[in-house]
Amino acid sequence: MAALEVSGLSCNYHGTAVLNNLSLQVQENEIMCLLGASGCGKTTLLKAIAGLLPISQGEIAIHQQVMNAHHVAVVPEKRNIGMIFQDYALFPHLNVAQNIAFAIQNKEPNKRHVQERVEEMLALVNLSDLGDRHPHQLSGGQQQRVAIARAMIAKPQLMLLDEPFSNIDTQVRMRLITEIRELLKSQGISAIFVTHSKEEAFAFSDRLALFRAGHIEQVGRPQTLYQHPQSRFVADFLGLANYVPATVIDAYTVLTAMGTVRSQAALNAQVGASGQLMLRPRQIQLSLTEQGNGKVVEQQFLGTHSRCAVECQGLRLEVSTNELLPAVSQVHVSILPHALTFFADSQGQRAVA
Ligand SMILES: Nc1ncnc2c1ncn2[C@@H]1O[C@H](COP(=O)(O)OP(=O)(O)OP(=O)(O)O)[C@@H](O)[C@H]1O
Repeated sequence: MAALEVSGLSCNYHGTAVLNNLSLQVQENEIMCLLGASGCGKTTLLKAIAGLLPISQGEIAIHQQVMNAHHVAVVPEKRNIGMIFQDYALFPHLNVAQNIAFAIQNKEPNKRHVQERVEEMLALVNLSDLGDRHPHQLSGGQQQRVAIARAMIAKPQLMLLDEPFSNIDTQVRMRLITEIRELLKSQGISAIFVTHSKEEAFAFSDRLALFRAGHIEQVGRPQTLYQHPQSRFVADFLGLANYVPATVIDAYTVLTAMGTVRSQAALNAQVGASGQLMLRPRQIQLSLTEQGNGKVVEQQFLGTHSRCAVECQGLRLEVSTNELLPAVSQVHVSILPHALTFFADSQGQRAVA
């Protein structure tokens, strides 16, 4: 069963269309990331799902219950949604325990039960000792964990997270991402998470939807979008890509200036089609040899790997290497075996599986 189903959704602000016929499904216990440049409509979609924005067309259903459709608009508080924001949105005058209790104290008359639930939530987010502190006495990561506990105490069916890690310093961010991901998974909560950061999207989501100007360009597993983008827009948004002019010579092979390259999956392009072979920096291999077809022209040590620029047959290629190579090296450039990604000139889209 889908936790969320958005079908043919359009939204506008004062007559200007922001979302245009957008459809998206989030499965039970799945974390979906909405990734895209500033202003492309990610927050607008979250607001529409939360019921904070009227829709002009389409349908939104949560666990098969229609929330928005023609003549139907369920109010936000009846949608059973938890929301987490970039700025935590905690009440400054309440302590941590009171902030967490806030979401249920008006619905739950039994004070003892409220206290037990707060203690449970504090333990879940590893803040059991900090219930008496006020938000200003906590770090950004701790404040965001309070916000998560406050959202979870009401047992939401769906959690919406709007750039929740943007204010967290980079040292703590990856740890918090792992922690919150595990928490959502262990509690069986489906979530939609908005970010501009591809690193956060890769680390936090099961699937990601890449936005472009009010529509979704491609949706799928992060690895699939990274390795098999359907358009150059997706390829470039998700990381550095080299483009090598190529011509398809049979169902599995393309011809480039570096010679023929064989794909591990059948090409879905016409024989004779010309276009661009997309290669990620890790898909190119360099071996030191004086008779090599390439020359190293630039290098940068980046800690976990090194970035190396190579000139080969008139092309400049970006390659990721484990170690720095000797300066001004002659190298042999080869392409590691993989299912090739090829964008035919005629389509501007991926034509090779
Ligand atoms: N209340 C509003 N009134 C008018 N236009 C708005 C309003 N809120 C957002 N917009 C416009 O709608 C478009 C989409 O905004 P939205 O906030 O959904 O983008 P976003 O992808 O979440 O951006 P960001 O990553 O910067 O938060 C933008 O062009 C924005 O200027």
